[in-house]
Amino acid sequence: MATQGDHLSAPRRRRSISDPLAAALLPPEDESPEQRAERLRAEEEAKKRSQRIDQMLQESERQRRKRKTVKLLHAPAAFHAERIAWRFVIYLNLLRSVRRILDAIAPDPDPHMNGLEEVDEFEDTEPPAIIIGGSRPSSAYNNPQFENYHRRLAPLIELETRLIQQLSDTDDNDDKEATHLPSSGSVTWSSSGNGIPTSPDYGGDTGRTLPKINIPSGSRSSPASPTTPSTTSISSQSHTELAVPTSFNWRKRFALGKISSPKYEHSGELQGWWEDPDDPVHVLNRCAPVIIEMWRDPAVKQRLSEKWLRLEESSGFYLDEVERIAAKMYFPTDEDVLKARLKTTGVVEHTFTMGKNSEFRGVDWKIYDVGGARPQRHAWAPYFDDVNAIIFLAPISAFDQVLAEDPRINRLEDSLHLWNSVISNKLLSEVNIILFLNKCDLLKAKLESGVRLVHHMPAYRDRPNDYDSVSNYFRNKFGAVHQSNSPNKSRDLFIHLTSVTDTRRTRVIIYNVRDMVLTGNLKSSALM
Ligand SMILES: Nc1nc2c(ncn2[C@@H]2O[C@H](COP(=O)(O)OP(=O)(O)OP(=O)(O)O)[C@@H](O)[C@H]2O)c(=O)[nH]1
Ligand SMILES: [Mg+2]
Repeated sequence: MATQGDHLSAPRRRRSISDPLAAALLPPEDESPEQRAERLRAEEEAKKRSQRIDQMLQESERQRRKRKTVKLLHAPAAFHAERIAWRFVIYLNLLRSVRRILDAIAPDPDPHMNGLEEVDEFEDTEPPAIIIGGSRPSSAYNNPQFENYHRRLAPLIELETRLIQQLSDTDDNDDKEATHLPSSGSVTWSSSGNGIPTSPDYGGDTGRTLPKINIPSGSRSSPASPTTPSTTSISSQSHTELAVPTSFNWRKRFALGKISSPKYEHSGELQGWWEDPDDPVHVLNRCAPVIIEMWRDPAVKQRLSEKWLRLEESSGFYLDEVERIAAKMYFPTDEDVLKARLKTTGVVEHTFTMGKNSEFRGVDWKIYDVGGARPQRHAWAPYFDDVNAIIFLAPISAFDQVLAEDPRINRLEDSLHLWNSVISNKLLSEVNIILFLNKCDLLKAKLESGVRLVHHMPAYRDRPNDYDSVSNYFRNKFGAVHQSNSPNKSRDLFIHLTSVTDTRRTRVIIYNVRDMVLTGNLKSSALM
């Protein structure tokens, strides 16, 4: 703020000054000594007042900047310091993979054959007709020993139920249903004393039509390509998704069995959950060799590939690391936590402050992690008002998968529609948008394994099916939707091809995003 005192001691000047404001501030020419003294005192007082106001403004600006919160809306894999609490989620992810294998190797349900004997019969006779793609196995070798594995893995039944119970908020709301892993479409662990699931539903694996992608609008369904059959089986069963309502502090409950050291005075030993005979780790640990045996079994592998079940590419895959994960003193690594799949329900808020050494120190970040599943999207709206940036993650590897919540809808098509509604929203027209075309690692693996985009997206025509061409195509598609439908044509759109589980590369991208958001944000508040 400018002060009036700068000219206090200035020599009298003639009134020829052209600036009317400066002229008005000059002392009157016929000023008496008393008047002058009075004027100087008043001016001195005004100067002090002005300085005080300046100080107050500076302080309040400092405080404001200190408190300044940059709000971001995004939906990435959440990352938490409470790694230990993720142990149970990781166990459950692992159990889910086991369940999927058992699903895949289970004998075909036949209303006329109901019992253990029939399984034995299968071994010698006609193999079960649950193979898609028309290639039914021709030898007994192709019949994995379902009953054998099912029986030996039975202790996991009780473990899964127990873990789910611990995840559920027993006192709480309807959402707790979401924490259950329903048995539909999946082997029913506890359904029959003879080891045969009572009524497994394999509908998801056979003859399902796979919707094709239609950009930017329309959701026509058309039959799946014979060469890219049912990866839908993975997602069609994923309504068995594990989720925890955000209202429930599961991390606290999961941080059971805290480690203390030393166990006894001077012993140097650690004491932890592994000493608790009821801890889930013991059952898992005992069953681990069977899980490993099943996963390595060539007959099982063959059955999985016949059913196009690529568990390696699905979320929460830990089957290659069972030995480590089922170890009694297993402590989840950062990477394990990143790989874990836990569906977000509601909106999860994270707040953190920039470190002391950061150029942007003192700035708080508020990050809202929102659930991407369809029933979760209504929860986003209240956050639209006051948000600086949106990080939108579109899993581009999902071009051949369908929504868990509606198997008629292709996942990528759903992402494009959602993308369209976010970028065309008028409330968000001034919001920075950063698009992560995510799961590029999985996209690459999928294309290399021979899955062809054109079979799911006819508009792709005869373009090359390699990673560079496909990812570029998606980049252009998402960019074009923004270009034609955004109410703010001058908004910069930042598109990154990401594999967010690759922390090293993602870190660089996040730093860029951070700087962009902060620079933009601080600029707009005239602080920079
Ligand atoms: N391979 C690979 N896996 C990924 C990548 N990004 C996420 N995942 C995995 O995908 C799974 C799903 O991640 P989540 O963070 O639960 O997905 P989300 O988008 O938050 O889903 P909602 O909570 O339902 O909205 C997890 O198992 C992640 O580890 C990626 O780029 N590559
Ligand atoms: Mg989530």
